[in-house]
Amino acid sequence: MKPSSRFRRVCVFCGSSPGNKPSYQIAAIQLAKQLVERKIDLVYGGGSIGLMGLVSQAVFDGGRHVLGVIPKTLMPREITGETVGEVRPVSSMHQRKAEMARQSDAFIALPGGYGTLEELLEVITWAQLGIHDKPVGLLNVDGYYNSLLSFIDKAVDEGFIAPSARHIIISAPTALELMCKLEECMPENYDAASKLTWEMEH
Ligand SMILES: CC(C)=CCNc1ncnc2c1ncn2[C@@H]1O[C@H](COP(=O)(O)O)[C@@H](O)[C@H]1O
Repeated sequence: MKPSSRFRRVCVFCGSSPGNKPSYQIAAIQLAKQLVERKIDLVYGGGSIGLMGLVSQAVFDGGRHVLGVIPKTLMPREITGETVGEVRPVSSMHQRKAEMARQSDAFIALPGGYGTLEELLEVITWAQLGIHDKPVGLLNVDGYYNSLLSFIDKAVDEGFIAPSARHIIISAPTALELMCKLEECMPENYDAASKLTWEMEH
């Protein structure tokens, strides 16, 4: 029996597409299993398409609560499919991100495209500014994110990202390793002087 997690709810960012390799879909299911085993509820972007659908269905089937935060414009079922669990409609993409972040104790990005990258980079930026101190995990399935991690190293080398902020992202190749790392990681405020709030993001 695993000790219960220090996280109650984790927000997962991931592709609205399934990706071309089965390993991406397998990783999405494995992450969902980790959340279920650790009794962690899911917050995500709503909908049933791509990896988003796989994660949410598997967490829901495992008996955990699923909260989909979805802008009203994306709500028609033909756009994002049927959403499992609780659906929270919001008025804009900006509000969605703030709400997903507010509701969660940690963030995890699976492979995905522009939407996933944007969500990931925003929560990293917010961590850097001290808006939150929640851990940010990257599930680097089959090295999918290697080039992003090298780019971040380059940005540190070139003086655009502080070396201390290099470690905001906690990455691992499997869901199990990632969850272990996140459970251990102590949150750190990257700018303790900064007392910005979610409300600024509206
Ligand atoms: C019309 C159309 C293309 C609809 C796509 N339908 C979507 N439904 C729900 N959330 C989404 C959608 N597209 C992007 N997102 C958000 O952006 C991320 C996925 O974008 P992407 O596939 O990586 O880039 C998700 O974490 C989700 O929060």
